[in-house]
Amino acid sequence: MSSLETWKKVDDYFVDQLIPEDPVMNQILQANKKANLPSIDVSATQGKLLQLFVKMKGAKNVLEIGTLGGYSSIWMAKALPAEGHLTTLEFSPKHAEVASKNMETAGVKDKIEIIVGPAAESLPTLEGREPFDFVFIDADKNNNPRYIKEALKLSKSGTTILVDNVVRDGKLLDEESNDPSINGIREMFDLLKDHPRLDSTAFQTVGSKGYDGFVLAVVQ
Ligand SMILES: C[S@@+](CC[C@H](N)C(=O)[O-])C[C@H]1O[C@@H](n2cnc3c(N)ncnc32)[C@H](O)[C@@H]1O
Ligand SMILES: [Mg+2]
Repeated sequence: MSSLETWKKVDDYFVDQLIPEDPVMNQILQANKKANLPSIDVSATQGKLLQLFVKMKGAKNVLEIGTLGGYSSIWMAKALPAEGHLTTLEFSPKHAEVASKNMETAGVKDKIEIIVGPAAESLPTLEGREPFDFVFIDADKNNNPRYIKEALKLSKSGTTILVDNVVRDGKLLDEESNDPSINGIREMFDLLKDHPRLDSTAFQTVGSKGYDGFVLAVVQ
C-alpha cells in the first residue's frame, strides 16, 4: 500500500480537492515540456505552498534563485499585491526565455524581473532591491551555502527563506558522497546549525516529486 505510487495518488487527491483546475498553469507546464525543459519544477501542491507563504508573510518583495520555466515564480507572483515584485535568477538564457513567455501568458510579467546569469554573480548586484520578505532557493544545490549567505545580506528581521530539495531521496545522509549537490546540502545544514541570525527547521515531503524536503529558515 505505502509505495511511492500511493503517495503520488495522495498528491493527485490533494490537487483534486484543494487546487482548482487552472488551464493557464497547465499551459505553462505544457510550454516547458514543448521547449524540452526538465520537469524539475515544484509540484502543484508545493507551488500552492509557496503561494500561501507569500500570502502569510504579506510579502511584497520576493527573491527566487532558480527560475526554470517560471512555474514556481508564477505561483508566488499571483499572491503579490499590486505593488509587489519578484526578482528571479536563472543561469540559462533558454530557460529564462521560456519563463518570460510563460509569465506573459499568466499575466504576471509586469511583477517579475528575470536576471540571467550565474546566481552567485547576480546576487551581489541586488543591493538596492533589498530587503526581501521571502526568498525561495531552488537552483544548483552545491551553491546552497553561498545562496543562504548572500540571501542573509539582502534580508531583514522576519525574512523567510525556503530551500527546496534538501532530502534527495535520503541521499542527504551520505557523509561520503561524491555528489557536489549532496555536499552542498550538507554544508548548508552545517551553516544553519546554531546560526546566530537564522532560526531553522526542515520538513520531508513525498508525492509526485518523489521523496524530498524543504528547509525553512527565519531571519532573526
Ligand atoms: C529546479 S530548477 C528551478 C525550478 C523552479 N523553481 C520551479 O519550481 O518552477 C533549477 C534552475 O536553476 C538553474 N540554475 C542552475 N545553476 C544555476 C546558477 N548557478 N545560477 C542560477 N540559476 C541556476 C537551472 O538552469 C534551472 O533552471
Ligand atoms: Mg526544486
